[in-house]
Amino acid sequence: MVTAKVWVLKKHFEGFPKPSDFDLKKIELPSLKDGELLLESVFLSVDPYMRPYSQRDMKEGDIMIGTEVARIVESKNPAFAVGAFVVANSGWRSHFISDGKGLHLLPSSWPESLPRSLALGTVGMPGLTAYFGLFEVCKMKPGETVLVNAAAGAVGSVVGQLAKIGGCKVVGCAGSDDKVAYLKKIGFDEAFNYKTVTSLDEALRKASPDGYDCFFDNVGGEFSSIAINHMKKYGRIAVCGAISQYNDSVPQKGPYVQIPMIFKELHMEGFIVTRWNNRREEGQKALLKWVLEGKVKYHEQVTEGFENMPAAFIGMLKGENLGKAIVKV
Ligand SMILES: NC(=O)C1=CN([C@@H]2O[C@H](COP(=O)(O)OP(=O)(O)OC[C@H]3O[C@@H](n4cnc5c(N)ncnc54)[C@H](OP(=O)(O)O)[C@@H]3O)[C@@H](O)[C@H]2O)C=CC1
Ligand SMILES: CCCCCCC/C=C/C=O
Repeated sequence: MVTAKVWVLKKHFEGFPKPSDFDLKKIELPSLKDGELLLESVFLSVDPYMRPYSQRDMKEGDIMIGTEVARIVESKNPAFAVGAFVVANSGWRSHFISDGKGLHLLPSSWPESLPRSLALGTVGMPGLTAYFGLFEVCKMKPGETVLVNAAAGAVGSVVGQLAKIGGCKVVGCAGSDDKVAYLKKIGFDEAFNYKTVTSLDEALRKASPDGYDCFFDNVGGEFSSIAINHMKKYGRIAVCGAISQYNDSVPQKGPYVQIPMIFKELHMEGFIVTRWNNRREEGQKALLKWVLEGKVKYHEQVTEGFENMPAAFIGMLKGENLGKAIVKV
């Protein structure tokens, strides 16, 4: 008999999530039936989407949604061998039973030099978000200028590096001087700390006096209202996330987008990465290749211990992560 630890949403978040909104519980797992496998989580992901999705899709008492890299410890399913690793969407659980549906096996050829946690970050969902958002939504072209915010995070850091691979000038902003130094280290042409600049408007103009062809927006809110005025004519805005609004109890008010969209003839498109689930393999192959070639660098903010899942999640929302926020069991 295996006892699984799980984190439950005890109370719907009001404003910023707090530790008392979560509960750690234990569940006795039954023995396996034919076709099933027992898995233990090795790395778990904490992501911004958990904040708005919990509000929309979860009820109090539900196990927190989320993705993990897990090792198969027992198998009564011939398609899954003991010792193999998978990416699963099984939520915040230390152990779980699966019938194999929806599991993505990590290739047995996963390079020794790379941590398997990258399957939750640079070569996982966040990396794919950068890949499809830039190539399919922004449709960036060589020689263009790309702006990305939350640039030192899981998605943003890949966006900037892919834009450089694609022959663009890249401007990024982040919330600390250390993050800005990191952006310069990984090849961003211009980077600034949006929390300390005296004027965001001036910082955006200084970084690219001619404006921006593409804006990969992870933040929304006030930042985006200012940035939209710096778009070039026919610019494209990929609305990826709105983390500055996820914890609002009262919705923020404008300025509104219509006037700059009309006069600059902008294209603004929201997207969710799962739109390209049928091209997941293509994206992961490309990202893995660039990582192995050293063209895409990665950093992970690893929190040790399953019991620290809420702390890692809250810390990520506060901006404590450089690169992908990961919990190592
Ligand atoms: N559409 C889609 O399919 C997907 C969308 N997303 C979205 O992409 C965005 C980035 O996700 P991800 O890379 O995983 O997360 P990150 O690794 O970037 O972590 C979140 C970061 O957001 C920044 N942040 C937090 N609050 C604010 C704020 N009020 N204003 C500006 N920045 C803030 C912090 O960095 P800093 O120190 O710079 O403030 C923090 O580190 C999110 O909005 C997320 O919802 C992610 C995956 C898929
Ligand atoms: C269970 C994994 C689903 C990932 C979908 C992420 C979409 C993110 C949207 C905003 O953050």
